Amino acid sequence: MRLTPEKLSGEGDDAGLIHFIDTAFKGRSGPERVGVAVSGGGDSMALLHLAWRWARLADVKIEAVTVDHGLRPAAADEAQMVAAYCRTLHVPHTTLKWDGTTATGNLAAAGRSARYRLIGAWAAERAITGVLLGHTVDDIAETFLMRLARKSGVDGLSMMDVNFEREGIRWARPLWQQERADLRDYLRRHEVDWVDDPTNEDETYDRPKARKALDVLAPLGITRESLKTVGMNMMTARSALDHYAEVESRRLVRFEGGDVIIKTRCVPPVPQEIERRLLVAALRFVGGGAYAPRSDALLELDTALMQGKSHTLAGCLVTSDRDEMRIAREFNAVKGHEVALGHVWDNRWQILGTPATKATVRALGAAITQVPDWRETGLPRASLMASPAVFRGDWLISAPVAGLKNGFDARIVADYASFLLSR
Ligand SMILES: Nc1ncnc2c1ncn2[C@@H]1O[C@H](COP(=O)(O)OP(=O)(O)OP(=O)(O)O)[C@@H](O)[C@H]1O
Repeated sequence: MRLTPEKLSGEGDDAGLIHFIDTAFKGRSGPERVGVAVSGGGDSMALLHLAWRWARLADVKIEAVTVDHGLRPAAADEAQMVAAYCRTLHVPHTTLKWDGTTATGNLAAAGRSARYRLIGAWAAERAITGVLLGHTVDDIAETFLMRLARKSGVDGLSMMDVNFEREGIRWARPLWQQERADLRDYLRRHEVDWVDDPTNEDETYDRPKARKALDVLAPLGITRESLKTVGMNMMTARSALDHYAEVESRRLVRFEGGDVIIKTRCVPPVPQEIERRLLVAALRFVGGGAYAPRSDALLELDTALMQGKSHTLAGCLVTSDRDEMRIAREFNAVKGHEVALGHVWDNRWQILGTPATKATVRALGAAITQVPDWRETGLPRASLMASPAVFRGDWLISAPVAGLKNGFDARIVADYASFLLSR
């Protein structure tokens, strides 16, 4: 917090809003340079204007950024509108372009993660360590209803984090308690223009439907405010589960090579939900997936294991015996992946050793036949085939996990425990 109540009192009715910006990165001293993610819509234009007022009072540098997703013809004009308005405020502005035409699958999700990635890299280049986002209580309530429709559990119904880390920087949503309509009033009072994204009104999309549903639900007392409170209650429940999963992971989880082994028969028994969390974290830690696998995919895995079969899921090979479940990397999922020595391989392995020219790292694969002593490691052949090895062309130099060191070693740079918390 940088501003004193005296300084804020000069801002009249808007003092409260500016205070939210001032305390956005709570609990720690705020970043010295702050980014503002501005789409051109009402919420983020209000955020920009408030951040600009705050920056002048607090003597902090801000910069604005807009991502042009290239998905709507008007997107480029919107970015230009934001740029022009930033010029009037003397706030530096950058437009980042994303070529969404090559994306597959869920376009909205791909666009969102591209946005975080692009803005993260933009911020890092400028020594900006914190970025503000313009989510409002309307976004929180609409997301809640959309998740209800998808039959989400505690995690999905939890309110979005107000402060979080991603792409190596801090993000904050200082307007999470504000209503969209109030921010529109703010903009009108300060004569700031904004653009209304036509997809916000298009009821073929879920979000506009959720927006409309909120009006229908109001007579029942289901409001933005009440859904926010339920979301916060879910958040409290989620952090209790996170805590319990972390405690149980110390009792039930161990690591062998790159594999995660989870004890499945234990006294006292572990609740099914905790076991699910340990498994999902293991699948993401080993397989590198950004999200938890869907619940029906987890069910299929469970059925296969009960029938004594191994099963592949999320880039992992899962096997089990009476007491344990082993989550190993699936060789087929990594066999084409190759990096120069010195780079992180498969999102989590680092090879340590003397730099060697033209050496690359890829999965050991069939070259395991050149490692006579691999059985001494006690690790399954399939796990070792998916482990990192150093090659020069086809010549195997080192397979550290399989026991052929030749001056090299391998270590895991990812942290399993962090996957118990991130989702
Ligand atoms: N194209 C964009 N360029 C820069 N910032 C953006 C852009 N789109 C959204 N943002 C930022 O994200 C905030 C939320 O926007 P919006 O609700 O449209 O995104 P979303 O994809 O639904 O986000 P989430 O899924 O994280 O809720 C905006 O207020 C703004 O700060």
